[in-house]
Amino acid sequence: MGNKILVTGGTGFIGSHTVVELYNAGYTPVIVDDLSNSSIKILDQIEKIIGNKPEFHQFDLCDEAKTADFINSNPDIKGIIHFAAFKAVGESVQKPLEYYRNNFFSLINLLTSYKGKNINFVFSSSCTVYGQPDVLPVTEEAPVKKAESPYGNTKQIAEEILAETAAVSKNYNIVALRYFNPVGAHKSALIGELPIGIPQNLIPFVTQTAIGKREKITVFGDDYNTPDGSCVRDYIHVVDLAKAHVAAIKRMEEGKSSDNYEVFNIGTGKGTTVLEIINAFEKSTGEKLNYTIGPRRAGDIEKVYGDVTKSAEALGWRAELNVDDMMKSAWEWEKYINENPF
Ligand SMILES: NC(=O)c1ccc[n+]([C@@H]2O[C@H](COP(=O)([O-])OP(=O)(O)OC[C@H]3O[C@@H](n4cnc5c(N)ncnc54)[C@H](O)[C@@H]3O)[C@@H](O)[C@H]2O)c1
Ligand SMILES: O=c1ccn([C@@H]2O[C@H](COP(=O)(O)OP(=O)(O)O[C@H]3O[C@H](CO)[C@H](O)[C@H](O)[C@H]3O)[C@@H](O)[C@H]2O)c(=O)[nH]1
Repeated sequence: MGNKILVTGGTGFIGSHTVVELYNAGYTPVIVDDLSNSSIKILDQIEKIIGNKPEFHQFDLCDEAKTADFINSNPDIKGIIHFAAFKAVGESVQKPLEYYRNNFFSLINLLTSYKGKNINFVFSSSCTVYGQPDVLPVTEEAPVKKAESPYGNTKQIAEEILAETAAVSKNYNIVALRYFNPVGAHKSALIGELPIGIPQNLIPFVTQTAIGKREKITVFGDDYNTPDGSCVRDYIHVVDLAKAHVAAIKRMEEGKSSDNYEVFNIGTGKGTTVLEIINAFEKSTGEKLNYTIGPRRAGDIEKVYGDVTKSAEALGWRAELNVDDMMKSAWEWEKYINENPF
């Protein structure tokens, strides 16, 4: 097997799909996760897909000594994909310190543990750093806008920490991927997004409504300056997103980086409205969705979608799956997890 890649947060939504794609690309993924927002059962699910149970270590990356000990005793790890973080925007407003603590301590502990060593590092950032961009599609050069939440702020400051660290530590090769809206699930329907409680994001709310867990879905506003009045996002299939991480690791391994800190947009480059998502869901699954139009949600961005030229050119990566693939796979996963709850 190929190089060992540490996947922090590897039992989570994006991490689990990335573990599968790393394996498919010939790498040996090693997972660290404290299971604060995921289930140990994901390991069995991954095994069903790839035929192997990945190496797994359960601990909190905020624990400096444990993190250092793990890194020092695993010198064969050649790259890190750092997903582990808290990610709920609303919760971060209520619990800012928990968010700053978890998202920064884990990142700083990892970087500190690699002091003086060579490492390829991929960081999960977000298009949230752009706020409402002035120009669409938004490029990586667009200004970073003041964060709307402590969560968004952790991504912005983390990018600064990474850029400043890379500037003085040439042994670090760092790529920050700015994800647009990750949705969908693996085609096997064995892994997918597992929101705890009432989903805050559109697609899990759609699938939970269709299956009867929620009575109806509310479209947050239809009076925006968009083709049908509902908000526009750049939805990206989680499997395409997972593959972008593999491409980022490869770029660094092959010494192709133009700088030891690079930033890439990871989306499809295409904007889709909320109402188009609802139509696509109904059409591709044959399920009828009970929805109403409601007021705008506070803090929502009107429209955002990414310019993905840079990632296509530098990473040789492009999203291959469309909105129908996203809806179908999310629906198959919803049915699976409803029948086989963890
Ligand atoms: N899902 C999105 O919409 C989205 C969008 C942009 C960026 N991101 C970022 O991508 C990353 C992954 O997101 P996800 O949707 O897979 O989230 P997730 O919650 O499903 O996965 C994160 C995983 O990290 C683990 N974790 C959290 N803190 C930890 C710690 N201190 N030590 C060890 N493990 C820890 C959790 O248990 C979980 O399994 C996050 O950094 C998130 O902020 C997500
Ligand atoms: O029940 C719902 C849920 C969502 N929406 C709409 O669906 C769109 C997508 O909403 P999500 O909450 O799924 O995604 P956001 O784009 O609002 O937020 C996501 O993208 C942000 C960056 O813009 C942050 O990264 C954040 O972490 C991540 O969840 C928005 O227009 C929202 O108003 C509804 O109409 N009804």
